[in-house]
Amino acid sequence: MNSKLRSANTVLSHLLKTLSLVWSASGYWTLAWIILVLVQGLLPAALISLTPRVVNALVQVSGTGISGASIQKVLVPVGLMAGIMLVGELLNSAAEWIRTAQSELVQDHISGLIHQQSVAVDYGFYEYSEYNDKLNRAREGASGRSLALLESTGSLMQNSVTLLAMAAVLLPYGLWLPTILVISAFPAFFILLYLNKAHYRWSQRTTTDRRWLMYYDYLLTNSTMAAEVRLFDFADYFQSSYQNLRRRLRKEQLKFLKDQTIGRFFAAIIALIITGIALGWMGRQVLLGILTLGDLALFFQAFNQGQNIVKSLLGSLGQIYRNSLFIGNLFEFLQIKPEIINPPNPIPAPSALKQDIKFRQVTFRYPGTQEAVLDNFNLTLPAGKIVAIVGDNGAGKSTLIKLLCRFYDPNSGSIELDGIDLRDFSVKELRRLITVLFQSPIPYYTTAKENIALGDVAAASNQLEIEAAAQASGIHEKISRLPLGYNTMLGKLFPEGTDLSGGQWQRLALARAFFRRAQIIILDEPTSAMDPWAEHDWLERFRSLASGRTAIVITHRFTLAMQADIIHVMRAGQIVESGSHDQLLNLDGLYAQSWRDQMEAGSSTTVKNSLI
Ligand SMILES: Nc1ncnc2c1ncn2[C@@H]1O[C@H](COP(=O)(O)OP(=O)(O)OP(=O)(O)O)[C@@H](O)[C@H]1O
Repeated sequence: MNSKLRSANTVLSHLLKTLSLVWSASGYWTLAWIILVLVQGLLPAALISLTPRVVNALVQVSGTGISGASIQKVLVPVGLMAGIMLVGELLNSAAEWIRTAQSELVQDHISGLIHQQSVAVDYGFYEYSEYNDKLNRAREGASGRSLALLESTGSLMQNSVTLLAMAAVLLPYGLWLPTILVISAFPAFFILLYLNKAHYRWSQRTTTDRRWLMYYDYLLTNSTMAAEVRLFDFADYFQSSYQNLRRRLRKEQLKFLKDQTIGRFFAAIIALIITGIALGWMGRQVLLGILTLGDLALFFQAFNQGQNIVKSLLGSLGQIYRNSLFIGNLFEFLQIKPEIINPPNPIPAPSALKQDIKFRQVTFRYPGTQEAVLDNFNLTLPAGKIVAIVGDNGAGKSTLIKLLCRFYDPNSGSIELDGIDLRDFSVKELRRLITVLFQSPIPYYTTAKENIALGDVAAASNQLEIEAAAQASGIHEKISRLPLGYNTMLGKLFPEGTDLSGGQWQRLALARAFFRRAQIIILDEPTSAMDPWAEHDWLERFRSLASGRTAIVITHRFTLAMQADIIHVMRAGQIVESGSHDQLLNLDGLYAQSWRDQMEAGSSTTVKNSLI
């Protein structure tokens, strides 16, 4: 009983939230819709109440011949009926118009909310399957569901008004008639309720399956995958995975449909039996001369329509229940609270870093994992220097960046800028101090200019700075040779797009990072896609660009690391060696060993394997 109450409460709360959401998206349209629905609800009963007048008038004039008086007798109620029908048609058309306008507004509003929330949640959420499930559920027809909820609420309101009016019309024939009318629809209601709940549970259970489908679809249809799909010839493999999963889901879904059809059929039989009994009684009354033919016509119409209305009314209740369960996913998603938040009284971020960045006794494990990636980790990065961090795969280098950007907070210990804990700054201001070139730079399918300007949208119109950033990253020459220079569309996704090579995209991303003109420059494998010559040319420019700022370069390349003022060697979440290139060679430790290995191998490009 308690759980039933709770579930009714949830439905009500979701319904109210949806109405308020729809209201804020389309206030006036919603008001117009409510009025329309109520008026539409009254029309069927108004029509039916005119039926006895029409029938009885016809009975009176039948056989009296065609005369002005007899036509007039029939014409008035028939004219009234036609008028009501006309108004009904008018309202139907208006309803469609209002519904479309409302639906567009609501869809845009909900998309806006989802986009807003997708950006507001912590970065860390994206690294977890459950979050992706939540996001997917919220997106899956979120706007469709809210509109369906609105639609069924409207239909519930309209049908309730009609039913009340019908009941009022039927009441003079006895209280039991409206009562039996309502009861006859109950079996259908309970069947629908049960099946809706089962369908919702199934849908929740299969969210990850549907994400798998999206993933297979992406693998088979996305341009970034096109080369590997062809070369490794694994299209059949993923296609059959897709088809197998679809087959299973389709089978389960069709079973629901079958159960629903059988359930509905039995419910309809019950309703039919009840109508038969009521009609039998009415026929008896007519035979006994208690009721007129007009009454019989009214009863037949009212009972027949009434039963349909009750059915659809209870159907709407079932729909409301079902859609409110689904819409709950949207509200659940919108309620996710980020954990990386601003302090109550943020300290203004420094305009320039004066002392250092300090990791103090930092212990960090990724949420949901047992093993600490950093355990009592200490590191000082002096202001105004270029620091390189080298280390083997999985040593924890990128994790340092994520912590510094406050994508995550440490489990214990602190990270400080000039002695102030990162958590004491506003998140936005802190991030404004930092620019990062991530390991896999993102190609934005827009103009070359915009690709760079995205580093600092507020300064997007500063063409000189954009070009300076492009010069510094070594992509200016290439952009200048493009058909429309900085205004050339990049990527092949949109018309007239020009594609760049991997190394050129990387340089462009670098230009974006430089354009930000932030105090702390972090580069994660900045030259991985560049050839050694390009790397050398680039290093020169980077030095001058980074002067006066603090740069952290994470790299597997010795040729790059050796240029840094200080090199830290990281292994298994700890700094194991630190110093300049020469100092580390003199130390004759891990760094020196890796360096020699690389030189002997005749490749100056990577330290990755030799540090393992
Ligand atoms: N989101 C995550 N959830 C759980 N564990 C993670 C997550 N991201 C990274 N790790 C783990 O943390 C450890 C450090 O990863 P990190 O990416 O910091 O290494 P890295 O030094 O940057 O490696 P690489 O040189 O290969 O880029 C690894 O063992 C990795 O498996």
